[in-house]
Amino acid sequence: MTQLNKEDTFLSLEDVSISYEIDEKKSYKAIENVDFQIKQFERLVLLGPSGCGKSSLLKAIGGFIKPSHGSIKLRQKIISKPGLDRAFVFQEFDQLLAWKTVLENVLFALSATKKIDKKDATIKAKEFLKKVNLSSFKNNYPHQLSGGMKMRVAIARCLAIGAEVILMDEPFASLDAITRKKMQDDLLELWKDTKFTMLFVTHSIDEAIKLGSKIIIFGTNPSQILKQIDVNEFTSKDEISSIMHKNQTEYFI
Ligand SMILES: Nc1ncnc2c1ncn2[C@@H]1O[C@H](COP(=O)(O)OP(=O)(O)OP(=O)(O)O)[C@@H](O)[C@H]1O
Repeated sequence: MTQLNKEDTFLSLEDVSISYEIDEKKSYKAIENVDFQIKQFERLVLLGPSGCGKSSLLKAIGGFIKPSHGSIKLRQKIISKPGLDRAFVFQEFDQLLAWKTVLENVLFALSATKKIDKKDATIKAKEFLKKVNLSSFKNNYPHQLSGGMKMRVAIARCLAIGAEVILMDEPFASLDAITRKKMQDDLLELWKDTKFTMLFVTHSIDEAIKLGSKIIIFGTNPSQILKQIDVNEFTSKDEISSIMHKNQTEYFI
């Protein structure tokens, strides 16, 4: 993958390592020397086997954990804590409040920012629900929505409060194959409609090729980048699979 120039770089990781303290003397390195940059509105997929540190990296980009080495920058500014410009969307979109309607869910997030009065918040919430094609469902409760609709509300809520980066940690992992495919299609549609920078973690090569404009393949032992791929019509499952299997084999011999 080519190095981006400064003006094009939206999110950058420079020599990032993440360690967890096991006890006073021992620590465990979950991620080692990770470097990459992406442009705004990229759909970046982090792909790799269990335990390679994908979630740790997402949490560090979210500002929930600090890298033990290196820096993470958004718009050239170092990320040191969570912020409204980055938002997590969780599995099955369970973060929606079951006792609030679609509109109230978006309003609740907006009022929590304490940056907007009620009248403007209502205008903004309706505007974002329109963007995600849910205006006619604004008075429905989450249990009255399909999975794809819940995802749309969850993402509308993030975008309404000013999130520019949507962080998704295996959001479709627990779904059956048919529902998963539908949710992937919905997510791509939603991205086309609203445009946001997406960081998506998965174990699935098929999902990575379908959703990503870029894929970063992680290996284990040590957990670092094996390859960065710009996805195009020639990107093949076999190529990615062989990179991942080679690393696993090397790990086990
Ligand atoms: N809070 C923690 N304290 C100690 N070790 C941790 C902590 N969180 C994660 N780890 C370890 O760091 C490594 C990377 O974990 P992480 O969850 O980031 O991997 P992952 O690639 O997302 O895995 P999975 O695909 O199974 O979710 C694992 O070995 C894990 O056990």
